[in-house]
Amino acid sequence: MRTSIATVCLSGTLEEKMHACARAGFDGIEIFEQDLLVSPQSPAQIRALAAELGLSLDLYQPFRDFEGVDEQQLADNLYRAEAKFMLMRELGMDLMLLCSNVATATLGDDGTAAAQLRLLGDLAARYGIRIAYEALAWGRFVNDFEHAWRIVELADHPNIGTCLDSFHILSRGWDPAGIEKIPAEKIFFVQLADAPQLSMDILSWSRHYRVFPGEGAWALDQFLGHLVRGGYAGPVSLEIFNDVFRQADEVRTAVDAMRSLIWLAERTSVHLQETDGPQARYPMELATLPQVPEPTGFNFAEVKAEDTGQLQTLLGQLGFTFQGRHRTKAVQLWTQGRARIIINEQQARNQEPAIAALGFDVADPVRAASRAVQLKAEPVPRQSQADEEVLQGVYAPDTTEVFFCQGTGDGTAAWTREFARPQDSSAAGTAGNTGLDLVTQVDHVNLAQPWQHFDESVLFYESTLALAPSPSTEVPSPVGLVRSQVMRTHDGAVRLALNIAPLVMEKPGPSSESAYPQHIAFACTDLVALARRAVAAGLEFLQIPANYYADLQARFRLDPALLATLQELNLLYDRDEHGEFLHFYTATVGSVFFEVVERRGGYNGYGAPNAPVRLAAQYLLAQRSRDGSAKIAGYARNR
Ligand SMILES: O=C(O)c1ccc(O)c(O)c1
Ligand SMILES: [Mg+2]
Repeated sequence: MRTSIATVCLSGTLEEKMHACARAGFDGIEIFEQDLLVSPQSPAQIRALAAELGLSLDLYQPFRDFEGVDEQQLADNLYRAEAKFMLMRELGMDLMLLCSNVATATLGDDGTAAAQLRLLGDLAARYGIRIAYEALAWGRFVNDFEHAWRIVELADHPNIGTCLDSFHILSRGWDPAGIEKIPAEKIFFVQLADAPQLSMDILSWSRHYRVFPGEGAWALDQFLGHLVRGGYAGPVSLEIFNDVFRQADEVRTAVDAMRSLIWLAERTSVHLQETDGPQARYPMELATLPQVPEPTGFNFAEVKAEDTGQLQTLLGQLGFTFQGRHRTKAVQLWTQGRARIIINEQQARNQEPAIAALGFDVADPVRAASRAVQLKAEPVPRQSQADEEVLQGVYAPDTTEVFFCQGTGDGTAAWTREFARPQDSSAAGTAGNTGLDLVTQVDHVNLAQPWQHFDESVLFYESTLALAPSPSTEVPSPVGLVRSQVMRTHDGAVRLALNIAPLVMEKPGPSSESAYPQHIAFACTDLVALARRAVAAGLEFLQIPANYYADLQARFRLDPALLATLQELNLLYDRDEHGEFLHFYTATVGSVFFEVVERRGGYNGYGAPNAPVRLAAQYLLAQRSRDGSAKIAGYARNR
């Protein structure tokens, strides 16, 4: 598959965009006219840069409002076209996109449009240029790809073909199966865009909300499947108008874009094998990736901190056992049930406690890491001694390190042998667990996402780790809405909640690091017992207001004894048709806090109605600690 991308997808100058596209591995680009118009580079210089970077200049676009016009307008349009053809010659380009007329068309009959396209084709032929006619979803007379194709067919000119853009086809609900009826050689170009399912006018949807394939709601594997089956073998290009990508770092966006195409090629290949059988062959080659099943659980979560005291205290109060320090590294291991928390003090100078890494149990760590790297994830450099387990990992878009660990049926992990409890275990500064393990495993992890990398993160976790997105929600907080997206395995063994914090919570400065606290939630078998034990151990719970409990009672008519216990212990409660959910939150240290949950019956959620209560309570706590100048990061508004 030849890959291409429109310069409109990225931020920066035309030169910066071209460098980013080449670095991400694209074969070619579409030059968006606006990017050229504002560039100080001459067309010859752009052409030379493209050659130097090894990028083909695939498509010049857009040329607008040409067909369906009166004679005078047609003459002006041909004059305008010829100027662009001369420019394209300087650029060394031979394909121009023509959008269906949205503004100046007064004549809606296909015969007129075709005749005018034929004239354009004659003129283009003199410059060795071909025209790809695209139906915009909001075209005046032509808004349907099959209609655009009928006009191209009528024009019957070797220099006139069509351009298919998935956005214009899928946004209007046209059936893409019709693509297979168009002769492949008359499809001069293909643009792919995905989009979230929104109900708004199509033009606004198209100009602001397109996303890369796999980041939206559409089955682009089926869309591309129709093209491949129909014999198309030309470039597959991305044309994504998106307000966030236009502001984000273009180098990263280009990698995100490339990842989306690599993953799409794989999914399309799988889809075609399923529909046409493994023997089917097509002119377009689709590369595949090592297949990996879903992870079967969290292997560990790692918190990095310079000062580990508060973390140790918290874990001890929650019933965790200190398992000792690593043989060679300044790293501690704390466990309870199958939950393993690593506290990493290495390279942690001035580091407030923060979630730094997550380990996932997978069937084949080498294969999973190889897949992630083929999807352009950056490997985490790790030094390990000869006799240590080698952990393979990559950076997620939010810089969390994601490690692929060997899953075992009995829930053990080989690397824990590298930890040894010191003779005098009080050296860790905490007595730790004395009673029964009530925590069984990590239930979910909640990570803050930089606002400009949210779609990228969803694509990353889905394509590399096979986690599926649940419907996203928005949680009100005192400083704005928090968008929350759960990524999970079908059985719930791994659940990752990705949150975009309101802008006010982003830390100032060049890093997009967020002050929004992240958390690790542990599953337990008896929340009330665990909470009582934690109270006795002196745990600081997040305080829940009385108003919350009054509302609980109104909604659920709880047994008064249960309600009293919930309120006494600052526990939260939720219920759905499958079961019940009890949970509590600890105070925050650095940017980390812990949650403990008890799922009763088949409850499958996360206590969504309680999330605003949590955010408001944390806001108040952070405000108070700031007033008292205590050094607890929360997310108080920066005033
Ligand atoms: O929004 C537009 O005007 C526009 C322009 C060119 C395209 O290829 C397209 O899909 C949309
Ligand atoms: Mg388009």
